[in-house]
Amino acid sequence: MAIMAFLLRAAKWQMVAALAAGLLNGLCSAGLVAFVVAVVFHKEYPADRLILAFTALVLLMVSSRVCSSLLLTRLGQSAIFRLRAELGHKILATPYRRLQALGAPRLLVNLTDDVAAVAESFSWIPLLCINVATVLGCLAYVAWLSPPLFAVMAVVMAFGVLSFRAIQRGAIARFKQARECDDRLFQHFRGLTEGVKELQLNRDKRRAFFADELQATAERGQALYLAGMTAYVLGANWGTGLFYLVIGLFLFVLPQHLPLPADTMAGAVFAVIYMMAPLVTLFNGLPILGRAQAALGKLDGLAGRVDAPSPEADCASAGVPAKQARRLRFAGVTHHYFRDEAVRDFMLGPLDFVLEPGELVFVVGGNGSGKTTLALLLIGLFAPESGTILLDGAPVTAAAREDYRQHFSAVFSDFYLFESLLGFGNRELDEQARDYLRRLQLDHKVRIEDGRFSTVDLSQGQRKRLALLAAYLEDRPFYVFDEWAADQDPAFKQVFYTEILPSLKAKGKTVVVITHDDAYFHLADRCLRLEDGKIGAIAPSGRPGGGVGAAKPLPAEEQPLEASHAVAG
Ligand SMILES: Nc1ncnc2c1ncn2[C@@H]1O[C@H](COP(=O)(O)OP(=O)(O)OP(=O)(O)O)[C@@H](O)[C@H]1O
Repeated sequence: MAIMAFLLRAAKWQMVAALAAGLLNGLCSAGLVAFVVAVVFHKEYPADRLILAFTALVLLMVSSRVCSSLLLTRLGQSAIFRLRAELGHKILATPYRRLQALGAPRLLVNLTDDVAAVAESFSWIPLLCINVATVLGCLAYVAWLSPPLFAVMAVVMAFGVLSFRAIQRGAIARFKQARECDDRLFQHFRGLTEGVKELQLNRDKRRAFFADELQATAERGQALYLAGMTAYVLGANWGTGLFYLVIGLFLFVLPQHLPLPADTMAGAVFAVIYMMAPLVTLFNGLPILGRAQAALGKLDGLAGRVDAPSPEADCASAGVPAKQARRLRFAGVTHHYFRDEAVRDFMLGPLDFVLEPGELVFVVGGNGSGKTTLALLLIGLFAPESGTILLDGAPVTAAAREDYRQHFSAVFSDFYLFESLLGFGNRELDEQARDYLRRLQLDHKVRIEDGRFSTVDLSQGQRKRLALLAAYLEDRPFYVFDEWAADQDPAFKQVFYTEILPSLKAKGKTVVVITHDDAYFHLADRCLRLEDGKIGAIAPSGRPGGGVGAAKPLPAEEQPLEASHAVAG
């Protein structure tokens, strides 16, 4: 029912038309039963009229079936399209911190398995509607033939429906538990694909992972799914079995108490037999609906945790930032990660600092000191829990955060490289990109055509250079690099610190670089050192915490490259 309600919400009138066509088809089916009984028992009707009526009935039956099927198929497909699009929009509109807490495996299983389960049920719904209509038509025919026969049938059917619903409830509960297992299974699949190197390396780890994690979860899911299916099979056969009971009652019990004409009795038995095939189809399809109902419940649950997209979010005019950086200030900004009781919560801040336009600032500190969290706050992907971020003196409110983010270009340490340069739309893009490819020493590896890289199957360092290229082309006022140079060879590290960063600064950009490369700290205008979530020291033009530090001599292999390698503005 949840699925039907979903379709009704999606396109009410299309759904009503499809149901009406399905109902007409069911009535025609029942009409065909009545027609056959009339032809067999009433020879007095003229043959030509019978042939005409038969032809009209069959044409109506076929055309209403086609109409209902096509309408419902179209409706199901557009509902699935909308479901996918809505989910995608909502995920993109949800604060990053909440998505992080939901986790990639759970989102993936929602986007793939759940949507597929709902889609499967949609493809089955035309059959369901037509078969329900056929059953209803046959019931109406029996009621018209003989109300007492119908009453007997109705009592048996009511008993059948009630007992089937009790069985079905148990089955749906099992499907829901099996669906929970799918979430965990996806997490394990992630371990399988992303941790394959570690697993192939160590036999004991591989065995333990396979037996205790993947196989155990898969087996539990399988057992729950089988329990749900078993309940459905038993329920379905119990339901169809009751119809044989009805036929037995019609043939052997009722005639002793209720004398009925032969054509009435034959018509009723014929109608019951005619209903059996649609009923079996219905019972077979119900598990698909049951699974879809569990999946829809999960998608509804997700919808409660992700946000509806706001109309401003994609507004073309909103948030086109100036190319030049402005003054940015953190005033008492904090962020918290909540953990379980066993581990201390991590608290970043309160942070107070200013980024002047065109400044090159390095953020340094040990692992887990809060550098990436600071970067996520800076670029507006995390909202401050307390305190304020001010851009040119204006506080960045929740409503302004989407626009605020448009001031930043970033390459994250766990960056994702898209195969195309997205969101540019300028004609000279390929030319500019080719120029940067050359300067980033990637032109012998990658070509760019219509804003698309010929390949992204490159080394991690090379992929990071492509990510840098995309960020460079964005030409935004603020740049944030999270350990960008970590995967680069010494020569290119040198290019990054001594040519790329200064060229961005020369263009008036404010550049924040998270780094552990202490050989280059002297190149920063300032270094912010983080220690356990607090700013330990701010050192102008030199070593963090050490005042103006002397420039450390560079190792021979890190001497500057030719100027032609520089990424110029
Ligand atoms: N999603 C999260 N949930 C809970 N705690 C988190 C989460 N992300 C980070 N933390 C914790 O917050 C602290 C700061 O993490 P952060 O990634 O900002 O540090 P970092 O300085 O960038 O570290 P690294 O140099 O290792 O990248 C760490 O102690 C980390 O365990």
